[in-house]
Amino acid sequence: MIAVHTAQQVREAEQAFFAANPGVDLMQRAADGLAEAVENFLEGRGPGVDGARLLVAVGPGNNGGDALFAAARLARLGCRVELWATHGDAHEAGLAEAQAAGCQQIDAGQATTALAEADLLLDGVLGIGGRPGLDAPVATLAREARDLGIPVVAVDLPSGLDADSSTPAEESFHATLTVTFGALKPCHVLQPAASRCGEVRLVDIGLELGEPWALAAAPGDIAQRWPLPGPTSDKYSRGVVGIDTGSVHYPGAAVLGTVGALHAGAGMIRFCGPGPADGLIRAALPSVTHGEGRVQAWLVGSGWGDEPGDAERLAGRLADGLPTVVDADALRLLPDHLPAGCLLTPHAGELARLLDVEREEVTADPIGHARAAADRWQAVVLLKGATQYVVQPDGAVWLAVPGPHWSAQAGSGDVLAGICATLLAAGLDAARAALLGASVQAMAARRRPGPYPPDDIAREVPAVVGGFEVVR
Ligand SMILES: NC(=O)C1=CN([C@@H]2O[C@H](COP(=O)(O)OP(=O)(O)OC[C@H]3O[C@@H](n4cnc5c(N)ncnc54)[C@H](O)[C@@H]3O)[C@@H](O)[C@H]2O)[C@@H](O)CC1
Ligand SMILES: Nc1ncnc2c1ncn2[C@@H]1O[C@H](COP(=O)(O)OP(=O)(O)O)[C@@H](O)[C@H]1O
Ligand SMILES: [K+]
Repeated sequence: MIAVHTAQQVREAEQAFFAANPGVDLMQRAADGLAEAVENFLEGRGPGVDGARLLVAVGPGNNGGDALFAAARLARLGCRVELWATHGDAHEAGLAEAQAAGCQQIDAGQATTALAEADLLLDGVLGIGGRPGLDAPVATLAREARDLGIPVVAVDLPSGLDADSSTPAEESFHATLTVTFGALKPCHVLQPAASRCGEVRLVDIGLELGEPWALAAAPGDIAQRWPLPGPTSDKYSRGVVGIDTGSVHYPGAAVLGTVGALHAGAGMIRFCGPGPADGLIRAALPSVTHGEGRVQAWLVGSGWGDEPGDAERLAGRLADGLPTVVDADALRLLPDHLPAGCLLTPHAGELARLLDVEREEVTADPIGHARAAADRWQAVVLLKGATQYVVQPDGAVWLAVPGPHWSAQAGSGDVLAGICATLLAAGLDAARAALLGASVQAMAARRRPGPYPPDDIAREVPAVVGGFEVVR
């Protein structure tokens, strides 16, 4: 799992570092890592370092300092470097060093001309001290770089973003590569802000960071944690999933959830939903059994619509006291108390309705709202979207492996709920079931980029899970 820390946590670690190591200049470590990353970038994608033309946009703070010391190193390696101090002031020692290395200082007007000839724009305008958004001349440069297709390497984060937020300001740089120091910050991993960062490279500058703000999963984390069958496994020990989903109007949701549960490796599925879906599932999925019986976890809510008796339908399933995936329409009917180990799977609109707030409030502070719901219902919340947040009642946050944006389609959530129900039935706690379920669906979708229907993506899940056995 990759640790993510807030700007404040990084600042505190920096202060602790300075107190313990008074003689060490962290900016030089950052500049070393940055210069090396730019060198690799130029070697890998461009003209190489010698003779490469760099435009360096330098802000008033330490982010500009990092950029200036890195620019000096790159100039000494043969780059032709032009510097634009975007706010007049620039880090004094850094500027002196860059000028001594042969970097040329230019003004705003000259920056536009320099940009057109540049192999790369180094964005050292603002870092973790930046307020979101850009002043007009800098915003113009950022826009021109996009229009001209000039690659941007961002120092720490693309200027204009708020380090701690998922929501990007309207104006910011769009980086091809972001070189960050000490720790990943929220903007590097949370969509849509993360899409402004490009590839993110972390430079270790020796900071000792405490408890992370969140942990982000990588594919290898999912491979290590996925429950695999062994020699003593049978269908019951692998987990029996009870599915009570679908309705007269929405039978497809029940089929999709059942397809998801089956392809994630359920030991057995008992489908207990109403008529039309029951018939479809009998025809399409012969291994699914029908009717009541012992199960280890329930899946409810997908495709229920809004029918009289839904509250009783939910109460009946929760009365078993089993871990339950509560999805979609059942989220509107939540009682005050849920059995231990439940998983709620709202998207932003459903979470807003659950908390009686506007959808925009949830998208502005997804984690705050997911935490509020997790605390109120003492259940794990999987907040779905381009970033999938797994939030526990104690406030801990995990981020699932991200998937392609093609997944934003009706039915993906139904499949996901089915996958999570299989993992709950296999005995995983709700947080692990959510993290693994959301991640494996994303990994399956990555294998098949393009607009495939959600059931086709579910059919890729076995190949992903099969690969976990090889890894382990
Ligand atoms: N904290 C750390 O551990 C380290 C920080 N380093 C660098 O230092 C950076 C943080 O430096 P600073 O705290 O000086 O902050 P920044 O360099 O991000 O910017 C602060 C300055 O910009 C001004 N400013 C903020 N938002 C603005 C806006 N929207 N438009 C115009 N001006 C704006 C502020 O008034 C302040 O003068 C990091 O991002 C990183 O690049 C590295 O040198 C290594 C270690
Ligand atoms: N922009 C996006 N990029 C990647 N995945 C997304 C994006 N938007 C939504 N998703 C994923 O697609 C699925 C959609 O779920 P949901 O909205 O509940 O669909 P439905 O209820 O119609 O099945 C979720 O797994 C969600 O995380
Ligand atoms: K920057």
